[in-house]
Formats: sequence, C-alpha cells, structure tokens
Amino acid sequence: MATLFSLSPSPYFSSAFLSPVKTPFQKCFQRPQKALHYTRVASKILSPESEAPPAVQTFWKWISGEGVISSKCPVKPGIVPEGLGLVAQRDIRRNEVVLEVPKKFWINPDTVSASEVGSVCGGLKPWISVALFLIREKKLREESMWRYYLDILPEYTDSTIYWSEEELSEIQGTQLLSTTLGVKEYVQSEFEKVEEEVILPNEKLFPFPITSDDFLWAFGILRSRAFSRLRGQNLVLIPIADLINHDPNITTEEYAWEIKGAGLFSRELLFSLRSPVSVKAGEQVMIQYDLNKSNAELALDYGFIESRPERNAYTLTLQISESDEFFGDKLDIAESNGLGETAYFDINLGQSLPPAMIPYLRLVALRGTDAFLLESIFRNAVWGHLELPISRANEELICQVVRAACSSALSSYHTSIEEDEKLMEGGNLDRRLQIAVGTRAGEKKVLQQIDGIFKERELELDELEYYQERRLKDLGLVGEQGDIIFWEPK
Ligand SMILES: C[S@@+](CC[C@H](N)C(=O)[O-])C[C@H]1O[C@@H](n2cnc3c(N)ncnc32)[C@H](O)[C@@H]1O
Repeated sequence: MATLFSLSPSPYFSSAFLSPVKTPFQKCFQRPQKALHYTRVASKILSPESEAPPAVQTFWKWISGEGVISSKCPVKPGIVPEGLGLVAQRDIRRNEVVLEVPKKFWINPDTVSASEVGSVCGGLKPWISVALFLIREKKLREESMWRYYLDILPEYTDSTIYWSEEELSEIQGTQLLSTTLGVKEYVQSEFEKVEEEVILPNEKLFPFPITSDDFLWAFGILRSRAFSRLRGQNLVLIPIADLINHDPNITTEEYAWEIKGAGLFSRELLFSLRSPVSVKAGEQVMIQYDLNKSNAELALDYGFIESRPERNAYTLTLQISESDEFFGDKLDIAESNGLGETAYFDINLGQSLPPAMIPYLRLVALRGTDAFLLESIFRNAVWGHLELPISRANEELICQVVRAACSSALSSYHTSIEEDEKLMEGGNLDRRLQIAVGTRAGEKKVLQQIDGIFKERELELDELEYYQERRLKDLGLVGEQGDIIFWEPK
C-alpha cells in the first residue's frame, strides 16, 4: 500500500550530512547581531548607533561620487536589527520612490559578459557566471571597481546552507533539511564542473585559489539579494537597493520594484525601488520579499522565518508507480490535466488542500472494479468523476495511505510540537535555533492537519456518495430515500 505514492520530503534529497561551512572571507567590519526574526522594527526610530560603519560610509561616498545617488536621496544605509538596512532621512510617503539605480551599476550576466572573464563565462548558467564574477572581483580586492560594494556584503547569513552539522541536527526529519542538503550538493557539483572547465584551465584570469566555500558564499549572496521577475532580468544584483530588508507586516501583493526608462530622451534603464508604506524619518524602509514563500524557503533563501501560520508548509510528493498495471492510462489522464507521473502538492497550515490533490490521489489509487473508468471512452469525463468519491474502497485506500505517510513522516522528527512550543515560549533562543524550532513545529502542524483531514474522511466513508450511486441517480434509477427503483414491466 505504501508504494502507491511517496511522501518524500522534497524534490531534493540526500541523507549525507555536510561538514560545517567555514567563513569564506575576512570580515571587513563588525556586522551587527540581528534582532529576533519576528520583531518589526520599522515602527521604531533608529538610534544614533545606526550611524553606518566606515566600510558602509566609503561605499556610500563611492556611489554618491559616481552620481548613482543624489544628495536628495531619502534613504541612507544604516545598522539595523537585520544587519544593514535603508534608513529614511525624512518622512517618506507610501509608494514614494526611494532609490533609482542606473543599469551601469547592476551586476548581472551582461556585466560578466562585458568583463575580462566574459569570454570564458559565455556558456555558463547565469547564476554561475555571476557567482564566479563576484568571487573573482572579491579576490581582486583593490583592483576591482566593485570593491566598495563587495566590502559591505555579509560573509554569511542565517540561511540553512551555512549551518554547522550540529545546527542542522536541530532540523532532523524536516523537509527543510533535505532541501538544504540537496541544494548544497547541487552547488558543490556545479562548483566541481566550473572548476574543471573554467577556473583551472584559465589560471591567468583566476590566479588565486577558489574553493567550494567561496562558491557557496556567492550562491548565498545571490539567493538572498538578487532581484528577479524584472522585465528581461532574471538575475540581477542592485548595489544599495539590496540593503532593503523584509517586513512581515507588509502584505501588499504588488512588487515594490520595477525597471523603467531613465527618461523620454534616454535609453538608459533604471531600477526603481518604492516604499510600500509611509515611513517616518529615522525609521527603516522595508518591503515584503515574497508572500508566496514558505518558512522553509525563507529559511533557505534568507535565513529568517515568520510567525504567520500560512508560511508553514509541507510538500506532498505523489507518484503513479511504474509498476502499476494501469500506469500508461493513469499517466495519460494525469498529463491531460496538467499533472505528471510525479506531482508535488504544497499544503499550507490553515488552508485547504490544493484542488487537484484528491482527484490525483484517487487516480493513483484506482484499481480493481473501479478500473473501468480508465477506459478510453471515459477519457474526457474521467477527471470530473475523480473530483468526487469513486468507491468506498478507493476512498478508504487514499485515507489509509495518506494517514500512514503522515504518521511515518511525523515519526522522523526528534521533538514533539509541545516540546517545540515550550522552547519557543521560553524565549532566548539563538537565531538559528529559533528558525529550526519554528520550522520543525510548523511542518509537524501541517502534517497533523493533513492527517486530521483524512481521519475525518475515514469516519464519513459510509455516508459519502460514490460513482455508482451518482450514476444511478443520473439515470433516474434511485428513489427519494436512496432506494433502487427497478423497472417493472406493465
Ligand atoms: C537583501 S539582504 C538585506 C540587507 C542585509 N540586511 C545586509 O545586512 O546586507 C537580505 C538579508 O537581510 C537579512 N534580513 C532581511 N530581512 C530580515 C528580517 N525581517 N529578519 C531577519 N533578517 C532579515 C537576512 O540576512 C537576509 O538574508
């Protein structure tokens, strides 16, 4: 039964633990300790200690001198609870533009192409060419035109990709752990490829050692700071604009950034950043990074999570087994309905199941006397039938399989929800432990929610209306009381 589908943790999976990541670069200045992840700081006027450290002041002088920022710019970098951030220099209105950065100050695959390493980075994936560019520029130090920007980039964040083995043991059994390990394995294998194909054969361009830790640093920088979903720009670092922090209380769907022309007579492009809310002088300007990311994604990409329940998610991976005697028909039906041999369903805490999940489950579980629905004459109508219970056996099977999978997933965590909640209530958790405890508790709550849905369904099995009954009703062969009307010859 358990082979009907897998409830695997995530599309990435590896059981291997990786050794702790050493910090790749020397600190250029003492980055501040961050505040608890759940606190909103934008409402507070930042204290005079928010005066930027020398490296940030040098960076500011550089971009001001280059004309990127005018003296009227309403924000300035400062120390904030999230590290560095953008602090309002005067009251800012909702939707007011706070920064405009011209294209020549962006770092994207075009920047790499136009650089000294452009000729050897041509065939690389965009993120790999930008990662390699960042590492090289960082190692060139004084010789790099980007040095003042690179000097203010963090060496690491609280993203789980930078966690030690001991820290990772706190997320044992979670989807976040398997995704983290999968991502690290992916980065490592991409590093080995680029080392062999680009770095080692071009010693003149890369005269210094480049390690897999350097590569992981660059990957983390891009994951946490690159802007995406911009007109024609899928991966772009925008110095200064990337100092903007995330505020969980900002829930506007609209993006706070866009690319636009510099003016009627200019062909130059500008990256423009707006404040989604009004901000008082001295407060921090913040945005919503992405309303659709789960806590696991936030933890992996940025190194923080939110307390909002719906950020807790679990991805169910369902699969039509190749050994299923009806594999071909089931796959055909799944594909005609936008799904495939494997389907991933993200389930969020407090929200209903994705609409296609139960029909897909019923399809996967279809067998025995119900298999006639797989015949080609039903092909156009079958999904509609799968949206409603097919038979008691089919419905019971999906309940049993889902509940068994939930119980098996729940048994792989090393703490209970109650233990996690006690730890959270106690407070004083270190930032990474707070992420670990919050994520593992969230995943377990979602699993309990899924189990609860199917437990309830199991109790209703006798009351549900199944395919045959519906069919008889459609044909007018079922009476008011559910009794079968037999045709009686006159
Ligand atoms: C785009 S950068 C923002 C600038 C960054 N604070 C810095 O010091 O360079 C994104 C990173 O800022 C931090 N950050 C942003 N918003 C945060 C929040 N609400 N809570 C905790 N950390 C946050 C995380 O380290 C994240 O990976």
